[in-house]
Amino acid sequence: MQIYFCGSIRGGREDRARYQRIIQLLRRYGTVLTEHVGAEHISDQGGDAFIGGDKFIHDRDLKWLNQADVVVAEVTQPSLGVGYELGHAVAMKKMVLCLFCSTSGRVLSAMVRGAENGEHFFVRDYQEEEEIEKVLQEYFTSRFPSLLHYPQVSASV
Ligand SMILES: O=c1[nH]c(=O)n([C@H]2C[C@H](O)[C@@H](COP(=O)(O)O)O2)cc1CO
Repeated sequence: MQIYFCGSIRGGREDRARYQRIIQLLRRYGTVLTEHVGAEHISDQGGDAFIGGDKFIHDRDLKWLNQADVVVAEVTQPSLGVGYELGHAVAMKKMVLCLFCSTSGRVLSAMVRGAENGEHFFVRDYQEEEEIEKVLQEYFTSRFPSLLHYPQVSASV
């Protein structure tokens, strides 16, 4: 399973360590194509691929998005790039899971929360970071039951 993880970079890096922990949890279910989103050395200046610049980043990420089986986005910290990726993911009819911290004091955009359709696009609120593991487990095992054949997934249920 190929997983595209979205999280804020130039929108602000306040939740970077949380992204890294989510990426770690996602590795149980497949390959995370965008591991750099959690990387400590990437600041809010972004630019994880200096040689090719922004055009390279954009085109590479859209290629990965197209390749992905599922998109998981941490949407608490607002980010234009994440919103753009989500719009493309919907247009590509990808399975999408958005995670939002309801105790953050923020209110999620209606264009994300309102995209929930019970089929392809889901938004899950969590209060404490510790809940994310269970949210991911419920999502992946209910939407992709064949993953239960993998020992690292069945062992966690
Ligand atoms: O350097 C980058 N590398 C990169 O992969 N992205 C992608 C992945 C993230 O999910 C998303 C973050 O967008 P933004 O930088 O607008 O917050 O865009 C964004 C940047 C910087 O905009």
